[in-house]
Amino acid sequence: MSAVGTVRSRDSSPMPSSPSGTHNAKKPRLEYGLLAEDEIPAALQESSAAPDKEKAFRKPKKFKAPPPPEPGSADDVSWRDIVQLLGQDVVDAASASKTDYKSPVVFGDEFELVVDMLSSNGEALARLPAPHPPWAVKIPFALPQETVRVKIVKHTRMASHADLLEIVKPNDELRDMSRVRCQYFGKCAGCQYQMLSYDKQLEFKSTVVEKAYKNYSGLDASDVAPVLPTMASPLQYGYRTKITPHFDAPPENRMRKGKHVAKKAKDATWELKIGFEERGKPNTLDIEECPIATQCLNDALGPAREKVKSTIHTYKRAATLLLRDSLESFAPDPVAQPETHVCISDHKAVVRERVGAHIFEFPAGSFFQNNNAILPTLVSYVKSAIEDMSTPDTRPTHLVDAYCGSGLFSITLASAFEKVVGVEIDEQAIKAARANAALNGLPADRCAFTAGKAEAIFASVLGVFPAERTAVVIDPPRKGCDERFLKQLLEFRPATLVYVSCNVHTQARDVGLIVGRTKGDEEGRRYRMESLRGFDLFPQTAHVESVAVLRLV
Ligand SMILES: C[S@@+](CC[C@H](N)C(=O)[O-])C[C@H]1O[C@@H](n2cnc3c(N)ncnc32)[C@H](O)[C@@H]1O
Repeated sequence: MSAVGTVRSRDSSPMPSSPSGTHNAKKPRLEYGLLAEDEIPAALQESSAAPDKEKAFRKPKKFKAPPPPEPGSADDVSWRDIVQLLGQDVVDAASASKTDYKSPVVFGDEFELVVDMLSSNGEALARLPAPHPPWAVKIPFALPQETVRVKIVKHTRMASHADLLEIVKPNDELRDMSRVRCQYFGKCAGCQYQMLSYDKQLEFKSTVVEKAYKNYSGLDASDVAPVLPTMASPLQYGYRTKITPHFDAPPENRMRKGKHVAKKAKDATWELKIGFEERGKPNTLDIEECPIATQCLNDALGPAREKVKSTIHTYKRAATLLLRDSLESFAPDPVAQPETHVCISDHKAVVRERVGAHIFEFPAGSFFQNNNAILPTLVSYVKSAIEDMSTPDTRPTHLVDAYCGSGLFSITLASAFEKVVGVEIDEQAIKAARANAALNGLPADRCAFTAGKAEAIFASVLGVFPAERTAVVIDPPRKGCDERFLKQLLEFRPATLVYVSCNVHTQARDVGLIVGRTKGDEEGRRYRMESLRGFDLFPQTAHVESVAVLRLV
């Protein structure tokens, strides 16, 4: 689908045309995406309206491209989508001619475009219409095939970012604004998909998983397991058990590096805003409710905001509130006696959560999954993935839970194993994991936990856990596993791997490495991808978790 060619200028003054075919009476704001002001290519600066005499004689600084984004990061994922949209040959040609950072449009230009695709980060991508050279435009809150009017606000490599001004022709098959439950949708950076049906959201997320393995695994398509439909969250609103609204200190109080910066920061128009990031802007959006958060957190948000308002004069720096949904206490029989939810805001206080028949306590400041409603489905999926395909003779008897947090997988899966060991870098989380094992009736000689880097666990299981009867659950942070962990994992070579990830792109990279490095090995020593599936821990957002199961063949 190509972009339509209507190019409208917001300015009708009879000025000579800029290279974009539009012209701005105002000098464009000098904010060039990732680039600092003095790094903006001279060619772009020339497109500003009134040439500054003094500047015209200044020798333009040599443009230096910023370093490439971290592989698997949001910027890198977005870049791969831009390459997909424009074509590798087009990008290669632009890089060779050093025009990949030369935007053919300027800040403030307005266009009418047709959206080509949805990127994995949830923003829409369109191409600039001819006669512009190939160039992408990133548009928030727009959907494929929609005709939209946008305004250019920022540039990156081969793409400009735009604000969505108007949906000229909506895609009625996808968009239904009556589905939107949040008054801040379209401004808040938190959600991207409230206008979509839930089935469509799940479908888009399956595509993200598929694309991640195409772009990051380095595997042939035949070595990648088919992507199973994304597992739905039982709750599509009111599911988030943790929110962290933030706010700035009053300008007259602000301190930086121990010094008052109040004079510089004095701003009569300043208003206290307590909330989340505004989409595409370095601002905080004032938020009074968040429909994806649990009722308990929404009930607590009002009083928490009032408290900040009444004490704001005491703040010297920006701050973040922590609101975490917790059970007040565990009822002996939660069916007969419903449990009360309370909001915890002290990082060191204990949060209580129930996952199926298991109970967990952990410090509010430590990691725990943020969608309690889907956790029973997630852990039982991981459990049956480990057991499936196993005959009684080969069924895993030992479990290693790498990056175990406060013991979610170790404890919920322990009944299926003779021995379980978890490893985690956060000592507070390990303390909690040990206490959780005891809370759930698991003795330390059956379910043990070690504080340290994930790779440290292999020294203690090597020769103790039978590799051919061991399953390893891997659930690292967004950056994925490091080389040392993967190397030791392959030396140990457990029969089954279940890789749970909050970043499917780094998961694809790591799984590609595991499968690729063992491909030439003898029978019984090669990892094959058995299944791959997205899990929707964050409905209404573009985020997807992913579970990949690998088995030795
Ligand atoms: C996505 S969380 C998963 C936690 C747990 N599996 C759960 O579901 O609750 C990743 C965990 O890895 C831990 N972590 C980060 N880097 C680590 C490392 N190098 N070695 C061990 N644990 C690490 C973090 O503290 C965090 O608890």
